[in-house]
Amino acid sequence: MVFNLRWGILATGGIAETFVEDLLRDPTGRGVADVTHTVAAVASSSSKSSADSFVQRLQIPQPCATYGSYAEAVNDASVQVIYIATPHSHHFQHAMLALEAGKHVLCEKAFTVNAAQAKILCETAMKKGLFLMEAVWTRYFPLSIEVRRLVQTGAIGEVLRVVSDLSIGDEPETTWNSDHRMINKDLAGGALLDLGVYALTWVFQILYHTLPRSQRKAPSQVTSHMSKYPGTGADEETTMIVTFPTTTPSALPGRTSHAVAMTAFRVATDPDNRGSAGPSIQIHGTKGHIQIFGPAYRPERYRLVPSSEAGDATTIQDVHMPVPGGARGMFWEADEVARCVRDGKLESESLPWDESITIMEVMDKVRQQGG
Ligand SMILES: NC(=O)C1=CN([C@@H]2O[C@H](COP(=O)(O)OP(=O)(O)OC[C@H]3O[C@@H](n4cnc5c(N)ncnc54)[C@H](OP(=O)(O)O)[C@@H]3O)[C@@H](O)[C@H]2O)C=CC1
Ligand SMILES: O=C1OC[C@@H](O)[C@H](O)[C@H]1O
Repeated sequence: MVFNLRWGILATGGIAETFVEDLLRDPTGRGVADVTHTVAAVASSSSKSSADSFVQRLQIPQPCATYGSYAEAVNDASVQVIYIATPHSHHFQHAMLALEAGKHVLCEKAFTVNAAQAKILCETAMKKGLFLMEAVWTRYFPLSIEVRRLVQTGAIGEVLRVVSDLSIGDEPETTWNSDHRMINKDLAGGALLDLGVYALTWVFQILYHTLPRSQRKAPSQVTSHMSKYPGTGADEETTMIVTFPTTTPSALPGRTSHAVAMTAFRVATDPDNRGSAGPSIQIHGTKGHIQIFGPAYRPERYRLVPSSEAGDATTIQDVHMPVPGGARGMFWEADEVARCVRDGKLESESLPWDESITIMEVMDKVRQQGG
């Protein structure tokens, strides 16, 4: 039996458009046969006509209701789940609006502006028996799932270090107006919340999430460096060292694992867009490395490099896992939402609430350290 999930889209900006384009693709094109998606409503806070032109532009099949306010969309009885695609500054209020109206929620990253807000959202979802998830689409890429499996099955031994970077090589002065959400503090702009969350996603996917749930522990130490963009005061570069307490039944008793997570506007992880500068994520284990290529949010290739004791050059695996059909790759997270709603789950096992909150707590500390 195929389960169809009916979505309400909150906002008509850049990512709402990309997400809906992916949502409208035939799931069989990515080998998915158990869930499908319908866009039941689109809402714009600017005007109903913005919602109308969004529906026309994206050729969203009818019936699809359009609204000039978010409140109307969350109260549409035909909508089951709300996708929130507003700036970070507004995620809390819009997610609350949807939860209070009894709707499940998929909320764009960064989940909220701080951990306190994230906790309230999760408590509300729990109280109301509703599904809630931060839209970290990267987690649902087949490549992410495969890399987590490799780590869990010991393919590179015990992982002691992760180095992760998402830096985009854009000069803020010439790339954005000072009111743009990327650098506008009123919209919770800055590299950390917008991009650093992906660098931390890889850190947490590997050093936290691959452990059994009962053994996952918040970082014991967070140290950071932050540079501010003089034009607005938002952070334009943030580098974090995140240390985790020993959790694994380790061959190296007492050993901690740690990570360096980086994000920046002015310099780029991949300056020539061809991977010449090396991987964006490196996972260092006692028996080898995993290197991940492509932007941290959209990884499409990994290399598994065993250490010389474990193999020789011929055992290096270079694996390409491109997103099918020229899509962005946001449909996998949408499929996860559909399965969770179908199965009556309140949170996704691949990104449970406690993990989103713990990541927010790291970013809270980093922003405090950065002033
Ligand atoms: N997962 C991913 O790959 C990506 C995620 N994102 C995330 O999505 C969110 C939105 O980003 P993006 O789509 O690029 O942003 P845009 O500025 O393109 O769109 C944001 C939309 O939010 C609505 N909105 C509501 N209130 C406000 C407000 N006070 N100021 C500005 N806009 C408002 C507007 O839609 P309307 O007028 O129709 O209500 C606006 O078009 C961010 O949280 C970002 O981190 C962004 C890019 C990629
Ligand atoms: O989530 C994101 O991923 C892609 C980036 O280009 C964008 O700025 C960011 O919001």
